[in-house]
Amino acid sequence: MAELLDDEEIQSRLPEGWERDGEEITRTFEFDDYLEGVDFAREVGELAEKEFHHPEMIVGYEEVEVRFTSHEEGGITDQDIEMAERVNDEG
Ligand SMILES: C[C@H](O)[C@H](O)[C@H]1CNC2=NC(N)=NC(=O)C2=N1
Repeated sequence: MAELLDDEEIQSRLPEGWERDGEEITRTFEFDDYLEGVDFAREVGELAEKEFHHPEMIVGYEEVEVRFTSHEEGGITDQDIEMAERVNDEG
């Protein structure tokens, strides 16, 4: 089980474009068209399956909101931060 990060650690380690929302970190990615967002969500899903750490995603028109939290630990851990960094590389 990953360790829960404290408020200071979370704030200092948020990857570019991500923000904290309670016990989650979130970023909304913008796209030129709807299906580009759908493809992005698929790529994130494949990464999540590989790492076995899954975000919630809302696929909107030309945007995808991605949210990470560590359900088993009940908060934000290293895994969430590391996955957000990896998702930034996909975006
Ligand atoms: C049983 C539990 O759902 C699994 O161990 C994995 C699956 N993917 C997961 N994803 C996320 N975000 N948090 C988890 O705690 C988690 N647990």
